[in-house]
Amino acid sequence: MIFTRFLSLLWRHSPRKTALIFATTTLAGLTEGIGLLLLVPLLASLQSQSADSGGMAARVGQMVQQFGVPNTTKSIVMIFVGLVALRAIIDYLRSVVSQRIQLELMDDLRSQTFAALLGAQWKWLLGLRKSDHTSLLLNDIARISQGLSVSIQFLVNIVRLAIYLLVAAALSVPMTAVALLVGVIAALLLRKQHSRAGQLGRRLNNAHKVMQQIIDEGLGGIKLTKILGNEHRHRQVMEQIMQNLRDQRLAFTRVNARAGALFQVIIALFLAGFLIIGLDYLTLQMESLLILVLILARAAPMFRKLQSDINILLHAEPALDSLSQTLSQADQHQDTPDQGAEAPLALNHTIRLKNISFSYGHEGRYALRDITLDIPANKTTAIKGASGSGKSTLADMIMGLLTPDTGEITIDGQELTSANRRAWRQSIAYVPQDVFLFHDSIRNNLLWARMDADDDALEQALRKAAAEFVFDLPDGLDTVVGDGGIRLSGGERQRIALARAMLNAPKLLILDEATSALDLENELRIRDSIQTLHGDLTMIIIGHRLPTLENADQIITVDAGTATVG
Ligand SMILES: Nc1ncnc2c1ncn2[C@@H]1O[C@H](COP(=O)(O)OP(=O)(O)OP(=O)(O)O)[C@@H](O)[C@H]1O
Repeated sequence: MIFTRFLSLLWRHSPRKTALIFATTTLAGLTEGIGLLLLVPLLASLQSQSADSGGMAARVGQMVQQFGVPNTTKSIVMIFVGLVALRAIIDYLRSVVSQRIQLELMDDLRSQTFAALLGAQWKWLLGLRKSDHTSLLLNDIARISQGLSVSIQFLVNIVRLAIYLLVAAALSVPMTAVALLVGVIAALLLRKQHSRAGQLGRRLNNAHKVMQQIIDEGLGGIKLTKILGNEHRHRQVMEQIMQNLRDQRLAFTRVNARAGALFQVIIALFLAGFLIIGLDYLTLQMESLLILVLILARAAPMFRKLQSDINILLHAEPALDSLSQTLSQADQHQDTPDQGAEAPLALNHTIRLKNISFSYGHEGRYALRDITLDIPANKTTAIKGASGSGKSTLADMIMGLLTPDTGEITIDGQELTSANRRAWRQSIAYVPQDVFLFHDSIRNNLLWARMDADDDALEQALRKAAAEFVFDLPDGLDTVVGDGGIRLSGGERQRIALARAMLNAPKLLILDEATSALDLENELRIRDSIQTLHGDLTMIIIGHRLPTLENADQIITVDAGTATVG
């Protein structure tokens, strides 16, 4: 059953709270059932009928007396009111507990997915579309949450229906059997609608992903869009996607509403038939018949609700599939497990690459092939080569972000394995060509590398990175850099990123085309400041341009995935 899939999520998250929901649901159902039964003698007494000893009213009256309560209208009314109040309290408790567990579970799923993605291997992450995961984290998990809420409601309604059935059976077994039969037939008739709801759910999943992608790409490439004057095209695509989403949602509403309309007619016909059979053929007592009709009138919309809840659950199920699929794939591609506070790996002698080959997964296409080289510690190594030759892949390999298909990397003779890869990364600072800055102040962007750095340390790092321009900004370190650092020039962004890298006192500093956006003057200043670090740490500088390379102790030339030292 589909709703058990959602409930088992709740159970795994908190068995205690799920059990509490189940207990309160059953209790609320029981109080309602007893309340309904109490109506029988109440109605009988209101009709001034003497409850004959064989009638239901008398039996319920005797039950009440067994509990030491006088069988009078007044006391039955009091119990009835008490039961309603008790049920209200139980319902309140259940609502709070189920809302709490839903919110907790949603947060848990989000952080679990987020952590799984953050902890996944770089190679696997490279093959993913970011917008799919944004859509999963935002839309799909919201739909799963709706599924959870509906499945709790589903459970509540099933328990209530079961108790209604018991009360109805106590009043008349044949009438209950007829009602059950009609229920089964109605459920069979509505089955086709369920498979349609499942299909629509899957389509909605895809429509959400496409919408997220269009938004991400449209806003990410907004500058190019403006230059090309393509705003209308993006708007059109967005409108088409929204139309598609609207159609999917309307189609789902239509499926549900059609079933609802059909159901109402069936129930009206059934109620009429029920009354006639009860009165003319089974000669039921009026009070029993009234309660039966009351139960039926309550059960029918609840039964209908169960059907539409199944539709909603089937509609939400693809989101659950998508989540489990991502989680299991991310699990299979988990990076080195976080071992807590690990000491950074020492680097005093050599980083050695021995017969390293690596492919991004394309058959026979090697990004690196049979590379053997040494990178001496506390020296500067330059890596040069044509675009696409494999320089960045080599840097990712040295940082332990990519794992070689064959060959091994050793740090001071110690092989880089999944056990020490994370510790190794702690010793490294990396400045890429496209630096990443948060939409935050320069201070916070720097502190991201070392939380405990004081203003003196920040200032020193900025000076080392030739980023003194920060001191001339009106807000200085508190200047907010804008989305991705958009309020700074490309060169300023790179210098902030370099300062951030310096702040962490790395053992290995990798600059991947990190000075490419700088003018010659600033590039020379950075080269000079890097020069002052010479001997204190190991540096790998990837680049094409002379100034950054000319002071290197060794130059590695990469060509179509092979490397020569010279
Ligand atoms: N994520 C990826 N998936 C598949 N192939 C990739 C991926 N990244 C790089 N490649 C391929 O691997 C090869 C080496 O790429 P790499 O980025 O290492 O080159 P590079 O020398 O750093 O280039 P550039 O100087 O242009 O940055 C190229 O053929 C490239 O197409």
